[in-house]
Amino acid sequence: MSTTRKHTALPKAQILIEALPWLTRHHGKTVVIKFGGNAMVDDELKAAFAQDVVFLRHAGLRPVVVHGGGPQISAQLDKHGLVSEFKAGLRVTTPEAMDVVRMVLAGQVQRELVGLLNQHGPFAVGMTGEDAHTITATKHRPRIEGELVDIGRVGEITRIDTGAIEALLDNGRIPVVSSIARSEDDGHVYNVNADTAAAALAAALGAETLMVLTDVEGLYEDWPHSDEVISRLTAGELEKLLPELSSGMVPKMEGCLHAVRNGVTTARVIDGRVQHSILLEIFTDEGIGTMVVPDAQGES
Ligand SMILES: Nc1ncnc2c1ncn2[C@@H]1O[C@H](COP(=O)(O)OP(=O)(O)O)[C@@H](O)[C@H]1O
Ligand SMILES: CC(=O)N[C@@H](CCC(=O)OP(=O)(O)O)C(=O)O
Repeated sequence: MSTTRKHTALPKAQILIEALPWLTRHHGKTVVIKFGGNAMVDDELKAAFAQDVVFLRHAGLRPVVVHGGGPQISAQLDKHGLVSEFKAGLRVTTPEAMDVVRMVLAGQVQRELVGLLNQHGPFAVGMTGEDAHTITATKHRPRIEGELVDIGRVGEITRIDTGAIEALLDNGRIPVVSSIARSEDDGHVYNVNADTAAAALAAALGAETLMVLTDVEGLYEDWPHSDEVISRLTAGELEKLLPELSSGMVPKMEGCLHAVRNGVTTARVIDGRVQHSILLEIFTDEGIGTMVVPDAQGES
């Protein structure tokens, strides 16, 4: 009897032991996890996401969650008879749409994630970028085909104040941040793409890792014609690729570039539809998805 128990226990112990070098390496490090609206596919996945994040916290990392909610916003706008239009990968946000964006992100998606995380203990605290001046923005005017375009209440981040997030982390909490910014100059609130917000926070926090969970395996080399995932690329290689990217991948990969060019050690885009993808990525050698690393010294 005891012999059998010993044998069956071994593989489980081995899994734990394999995690040891990763536990040592990541201990005390900040990791910013962006949970995309498209990756929030079902309740099981969302529950597994919450387990993973709480696991990181217990393993001695400092996780910060930044969530999206693009599809959820579009569904709610639709119910209000408002159309969803995107330009340069960003939602054209009228003042009426902004009310819906804020309601869905801060009142619905963030509340759900906070609730799921807090099933495991008193950890998650929800906030938006407006709180404690965490994210300040000015009106963003993207350039499309050479022309400056007005896309409404979309913010370009001008400043990050990490004070509130750091205080929560120091207190053992898990901040859950909605990508809404306070205005620097006109008293409005602004809609910020969640990838952009996550990347800016990762850089300002001096995070070790930015992890972006989405609904594809990673960055495809020749999307939509092939599903060959680029597993690793340097900042310089990514910079050259950026003009060829489209739709949702633009803010995601621009964010990864910004993060690694501003002190973050690695930025990863991984498949949020795979259960426990965060744990696999952080604690095993099986790197999944796309990893962006800073340029080697002397390279740009
Ligand atoms: N090169 C590419 N590789 C992978 N996905 C791409 C690429 N270019 C565009 N996409 C699109 O980007 C989408 C992910 O971005 P987005 O819809 O904004 O997701 P999220 O809600 O996770 O932020 C993918 O589902 C895919 O349709
Ligand atoms: C300006 C802008 O486009 N904001 C996004 C904010 C939410 C988001 O980024 O959600 P995902 O990560 O799920 O795409 C939007 O309104 O859809």
